[in-house]
Amino acid sequence: MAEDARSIVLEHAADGARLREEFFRDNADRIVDVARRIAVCMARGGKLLIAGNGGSAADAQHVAGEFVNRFLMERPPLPAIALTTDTSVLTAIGNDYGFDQVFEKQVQALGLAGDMLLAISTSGNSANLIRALKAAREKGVVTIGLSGRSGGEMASLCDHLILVPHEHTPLIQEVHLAVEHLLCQLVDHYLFEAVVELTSYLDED
Ligand SMILES: O=C(CO)[C@@H](O)[C@H](O)[C@H](O)[C@H](O)COP(=O)(O)O
Ligand SMILES: [Zn+2]
Repeated sequence: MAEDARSIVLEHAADGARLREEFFRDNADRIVDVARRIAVCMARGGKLLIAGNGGSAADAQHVAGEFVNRFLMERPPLPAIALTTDTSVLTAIGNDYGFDQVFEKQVQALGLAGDMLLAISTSGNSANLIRALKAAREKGVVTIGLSGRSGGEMASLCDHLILVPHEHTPLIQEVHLAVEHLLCQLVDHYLFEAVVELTSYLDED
C-alpha cells in the first residue's frame, strides 16, 4: 500500500481514538442520564422515535432494530420507531409538502406526550430535524439530540443534548454509533438488571 494511503488510515484511527477517549471521559454521566430517562419513558409506556439523514438515517434504523428485537441480553421487545423507513410516508410528505417536513409530520402523527424523540445530526442544522424537534416540543415529546460540531440550531431545541465536539463528519458519526450502542445497553440495564434503582426515578422528573 502506498505510504500516503497508509497514513490516511493511521491518522483516521489516531484522531478517532483521541476523540473517543476525550468524549467518553467528558460525557459518560450524560450518556447514563439520557439512557435512564429513556428507560423511565419506556417503563411508563412511552416510546422512542428516532430520526436522522444519510448515515444518521442508518443509525436511526440500527437503534430501532436493537430496541425492538434485542441487544445483548434476552428481554421483551422495546418500543422504538425509526422515522426514516416508510418510503410511502417519506415520499408522500416529501412530494406534497417538501423534504423539510418528512419527520415533522410523523412526529405529529405518532408522538404522544411522554414519548421521546432522538434526533441524530452531525451538523445539528438539518431542516427536517429542526422542524421535527419543534413539533415534538409542541406535543410534549421529550427531545434528545445527538449532535456534532458546536451543536448547531438543534442545540436549543433539545431537552438533552449529547454533543461530539468535532468538525469531521465521519468521526462524529463513529462516536454517535458508540453512544447509540451504549444507550441500548444501558436502557436494558435499567429496565431488566437494575429495576429497583429505576423505580426510585419513576416518580421524579
Ligand atoms: O454518512 C454521511 C457522511 O459520512 C452522509 O450520508 C451524511 O449523513 C449526510 O450528508 C447527511 O445529510 C448529513 O446530515 P447532518 O448530519 O448534518 O444532519
Ligand atoms: Zn457516512
